[in-house]
Parts: sequence; C-alpha cells; structure tokens
Amino acid sequence: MKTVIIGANHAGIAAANTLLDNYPDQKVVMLDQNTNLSYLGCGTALWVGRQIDSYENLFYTDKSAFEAKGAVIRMETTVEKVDFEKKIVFCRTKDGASFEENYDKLILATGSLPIAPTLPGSDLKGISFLKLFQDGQNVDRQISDPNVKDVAVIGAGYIGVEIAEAAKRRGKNVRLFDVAPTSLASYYDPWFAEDMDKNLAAHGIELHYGERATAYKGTEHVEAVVTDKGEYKTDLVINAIGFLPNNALGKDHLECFRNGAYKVDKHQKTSDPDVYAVGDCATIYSNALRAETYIALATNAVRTGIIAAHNIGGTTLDAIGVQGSNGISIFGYNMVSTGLSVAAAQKNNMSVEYTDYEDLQRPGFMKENAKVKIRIVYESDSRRIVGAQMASTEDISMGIHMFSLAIEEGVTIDKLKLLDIFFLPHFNQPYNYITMAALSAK
Ligand SMILES: Cc1cc2nc3c(=O)[nH]c(=O)nc-3n(C[C@H](O)[C@H](O)[C@H](O)COP(=O)(O)OP(=O)(O)OC[C@H]3O[C@@H](n4cnc5c(N)ncnc54)[C@H](O)[C@@H]3O)c2cc1C
Ligand SMILES: NC(=O)C1=CN([C@@H]2O[C@H](COP(=O)(O)OP(=O)(O)OC[C@H]3O[C@@H](n4cnc5c(N)ncnc54)[C@H](O)[C@@H]3O)[C@@H](O)[C@H]2O)C=CC1
Repeated sequence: MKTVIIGANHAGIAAANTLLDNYPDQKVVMLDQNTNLSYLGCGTALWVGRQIDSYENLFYTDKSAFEAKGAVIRMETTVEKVDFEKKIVFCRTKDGASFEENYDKLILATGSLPIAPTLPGSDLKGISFLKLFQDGQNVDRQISDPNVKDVAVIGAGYIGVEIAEAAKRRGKNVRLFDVAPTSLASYYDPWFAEDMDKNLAAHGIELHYGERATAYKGTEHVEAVVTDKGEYKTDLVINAIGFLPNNALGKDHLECFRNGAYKVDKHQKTSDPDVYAVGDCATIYSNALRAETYIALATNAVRTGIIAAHNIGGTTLDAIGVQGSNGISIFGYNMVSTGLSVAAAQKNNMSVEYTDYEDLQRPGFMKENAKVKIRIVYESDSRRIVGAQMASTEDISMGIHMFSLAIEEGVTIDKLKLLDIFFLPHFNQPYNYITMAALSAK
C-alpha cells in the first residue's frame, strides 16, 4: 500500500509518523513546497519578542528523520494537480522539473492560508503575514531595524495579540486594530477580553477596536494605515485576520464545508474514499456544537493526522471530536478557554446560560495568591456544559482540560456542583472557584 501525503507540516508529519511507526508494510511519500518542516508558529511571538533566545528549537523534526524510517520525502516540491480518477499527483520541483506519483491512498495535509485583505496599497513593502517561519524571519528583521518605530497589527485574534506584545517588548509603538469591539472576540466573552485589553493598554499598546482598515498608503514602502476612523503613521503592518483552508487541489472534486474546508468523516475520509484530509484543510467535529465546524489549531492537526493514518494502516480509529481548547499568555496574564463562549453559542443559535465566579486562587492567609475568574457556559434546556473560560495571573491552564472532557462527555452543570475537588492551601480553596461557579448556576 502506498500513501502519498501532500503537506509535511504538523498534520502531515503526525500522519507520516503514525504510518511509519506502526505499519511497516506502508510505503510513504511526503511532498511539501516549503524549505522547512515542523516549525512551531506558536513560538514566533516568543522569539520575535525575545522571550526565547532563538528560533532554532522551534523545529521538532527534519527530513532525515523520515528518510531514516524509510519514507520518501521531497521538500521544495509543489503538487500542482491531482488526478483523483487515475490516482496520480503531479509535482514540480524548485528547479522546474516535473514528475508524477501514483497512490493507493492520498492524505491532503495542505493546511491553511492567512486571509489576505484586498485593500488599496496591499502590495507595498513592509506589509507581512505571520504564518510561515519565513514570515517570522521577515517580521523579526524589520522589527530589528531602528528606523521601524510604528507597528500596525491588523486583527486582534491570537496571532495579532501575541505579535503586538512581541513588538511592544522590542520597544515599538504598537497599534492593534480589530473590527470587533474587543480583542480575542471569537474565543472569549467581553468579561474576559476586556481584562486582556486593560492589560494590553497598561503595557502601552494602542487599541483601535470597532475600526476597519480600508487602505495602506506609501510610495514604495508602507507609511500609513487608513481606517474608517482615521489615518495612522506606520513603518510595518502585520496582517492577522484569520486563516482559510488551503483547498486548491481538491475543491473541484471533494465535498467542502461553507468556508471551503474538506468535509471529513470520523476516519478523516473525504467524499472520495481513497482521499483523507487532516489538519487545517479539513473540517472537525465540535462536541459543543454537535456539528462539524472549522478550527485551525496545531493540536487538531496532530490528532487528525494520527486518526487518518491508523485508518489507512488498517486499525479502525474514530475521531472523538474536539472542543477547540486554547490558551494565551500576554505580559503575564493567562486566559484559557474551551468550547463556546456565550457570544459564540448565541451566534450558533444555541440557547445558553452561564455562571461566573471570581475569587482568590488560594485561601486569604496564603502569601502567594492571585485572583482567578471563571465562566461556565451551559445549554439552557439540557444543562450540558458547552464552554468554559478562565483567567488569572496564576497558571490556571490545567483546569480547562477538565472542562474539555466535560463537554466531550456531555456532562451537565449540575454534575459539577458536588464533584470531588481536593483542597490544599498551596493550590486552592475549600470552596474552590469551580465548585462555587457550579453551585451558583441557576
Ligand atoms: C503565528 C502562529 C501561531 C500559532 N500558535 C498556535 C498555538 O499556540 N497553538 C495551536 O494549537 N495552534 C497554533 N497555530 C496554528 C497552527 O500552526 C496550525 O493549526 C497548524 O500549523 C496546522 O497544521 P497543518 O499541518 O494542518 O497545516 P500547515 O501548518 O498550514 O501546513 C501545511 C503544509 O502543506 C504544504 N503545502 C500546501 N499546499 C501544498 C502543495 N500544493 N504542494 C506541496 N505542499 C503544499 C505547506 O507548504 C505546509 O508545509 C499557530 C499558527 C501561527 C501562524
Ligand atoms: N494560542 C493559540 O492557540 C494560537 C492559535 N492560533 C490559531 O491560528 C489561526 C489564525 O490566527 P489569527 O489570524 O489570529 O485568527 P483569529 O481568528 O484568532 O483572529 C482574527 C481576528 O481578526 C479580526 N478581523 C477579521 N477581519 C478583520 C478585518 N478586516 N479588519 C480587522 N480585523 C479583522 C477578527 O475579528 C479576529 O479578532 C486561528 O485558528 C488561531 O486559533 C494562532 C496563534 C496562537
């Protein structure tokens, strides 16, 4: 059996490793147009902001690791077309040479592309995305230039907020723009996002929310961002307004979701039985929504790669769905969420209630202490938990995993009221904030 994997980043790598490690009879061919593989984009802001010394440890594997396991791996090779009837992929190397690969099974792991705003002036120099390692290098090079003083970040989602912090840490004047009324509006309700915004503002980041960029001005290099509310001098623009699935190879043949992602079943199989799709180019099942959706995260990429490979290898493995669990840490303020915020649930026409609680992490007599806030979102009728958000200067990150499992398992808010949660002053309070939030649910 020969499996061709198009895309050798997180999803493709997980699929390839699973096939190579578990199914010795599998012939695996990996194809990727990039020069590098396995770059952890989550580290870009840490490196650009000099919270870590270098980008070098942001790669967790390389070409030779796959060759050592017997795979054929071709980098700087673009797949230009797939003949799904004849089961052939058409490839071109960086030197312009073309070749073909036939397959028994094909895994599409072509990921996502940053959404490109089509604004006047978009082709000026000094305007960047932040997706690839190369984008990170480009932004880092510009931020290292002392003539670059003003940085405009368009989009206050995860990438935007993280790179805004990084640019500020490097001493730049940073303006953060978003059409939404707060940062991180797709992940957190205003009760949380407003705290993040106070934190960003307190560290000197200029916030421009409810404001839409309409043009970039400059002669050769960008000099200003124009919005529906004003014009702002800028030396560097970073666009981070979301991702779209990269569906160029299969969109005319495979069934696609409303945003273009390849629709997949529980085995990551697309509408073509010999073609699987994994990671950012595919849909994923949301246990909170109880429907398929699109969530571009490395965690989902890895899990879906593993699932596709086992099913191709001959071991039936069903996807169990995801909650879209995520976290962010900015100037020491930590926020984590899973499932749906109240706003996201309402946007999906779900009727939900929520319960909030805010308290100290530990008993008042403990010297080392900090406030923690929590919101648990549950469906009005069934009372099943569909989301949770937590924030603190403490590391409260592990708590969110319990909520992820609760959503996956359809646990109700009432089950949480008397859940056995241990108490030790070093860690928490006897009337801890999870119990208290659950007990105060209507
Ligand atoms: C700055 C940044 C920070 C992030 N931080 C986090 C985080 O903290 N946590 C988290 O969970 N996620 C994070 N993400 C998201 C995460 O990186 C993505 O969800 C993940 O990269 C998806 O992996 P993938 O393999 O599906 O797709 P991609 O990483 O997009 O890889 C797709 C691969 O396919 C190749 N390819 C595409 N088309 C072709 C073709 N025609 N021929 C050959 N090769 C092709 C590309 O070269 C690429 O290597 C972050 C993303 C960015 C950009
Ligand atoms: N910590 C983490 O888990 C991280 C995850 N990621 C993932 O990578 C993907 C891409 O990240 P982002 O690009 O930050 O997308 P995002 O979806 O997180 O945020 C995009 C933001 O852009 C805004 N926006 C949309 N159109 C706009 C416009 N025309 N003008 C101004 N603002 C506009 C939206 O309101 C939103 O706040 C996401 O799936 C994200 O979850 C990225 C970085 C870190």
